[in-house]
Amino acid sequence: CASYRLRDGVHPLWQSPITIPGGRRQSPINIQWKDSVYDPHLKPLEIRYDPATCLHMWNNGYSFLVEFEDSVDKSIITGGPLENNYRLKQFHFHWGAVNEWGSEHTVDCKVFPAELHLVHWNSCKFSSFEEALMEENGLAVIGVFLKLGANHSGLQKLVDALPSIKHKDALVELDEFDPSCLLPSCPDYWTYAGSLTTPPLSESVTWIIKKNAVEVDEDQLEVFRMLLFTPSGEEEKRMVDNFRPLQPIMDRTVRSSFP
Ligand SMILES: NS(=O)(=O)c1ccco1
Ligand SMILES: [Zn+2]
Repeated sequence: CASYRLRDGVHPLWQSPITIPGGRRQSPINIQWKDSVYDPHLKPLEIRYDPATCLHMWNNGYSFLVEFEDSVDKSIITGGPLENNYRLKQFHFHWGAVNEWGSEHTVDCKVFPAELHLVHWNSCKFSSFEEALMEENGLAVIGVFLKLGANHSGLQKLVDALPSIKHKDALVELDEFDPSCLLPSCPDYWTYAGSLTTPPLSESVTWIIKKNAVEVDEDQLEVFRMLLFTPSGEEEKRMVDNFRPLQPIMDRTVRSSFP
């Protein structure tokens, strides 16, 4: 892919190494479609979200997160490449300063303007997200590419609330929100063993990347770009380009749920 990937440098945003020394399953990666292997044993992914588990949305200084009540198995995913139920903890996005880049994963080196991550933890084996994130197969993250097109009516409800969380640590209550509205209708996905793309970069994630993108319009992305990395009272830094550079695939295989 384009040489925008920093190798073992220091990431501009975190001043920390962007690859974990000795890390052999880091994310994000470029998905080379022709190198992915169709696995007929992969089951359909089952997604059952309860809109009433939605709590609030907040600016954590790197993205904006919508968090869910995760004390019981009310909003879960199962099936697909997963052995157990995984409980929804939060979803967030990564995006660029302009529409030409912004996603974390790429497909045949194609970059999308933004990427949605729905973060789940293995509630059969662990008792909390914090515990699961340190364990192999502790987490499952669904990645959905966003592309420019029609206004996304489901996303608009979140976009309308973004101005109220412009600064780092700002929070706004949300009433019901069903994240299923952010998913493409096509069930096809790729899956591979990877990591968190922000610190602690734990190698505990089963990634499930949807093949089809969902459409959002330019105005909606412009509102994402109005957010700030910085807390109120500090010099304003626009929240843009909050994506990690591509990481080496090493000896991993990406499987597809479709032939
Ligand atoms: N970007 S991501 O989904 O890998 C993530 C979730 C928590 C930390 O990093
Ligand atoms: Zn993410």
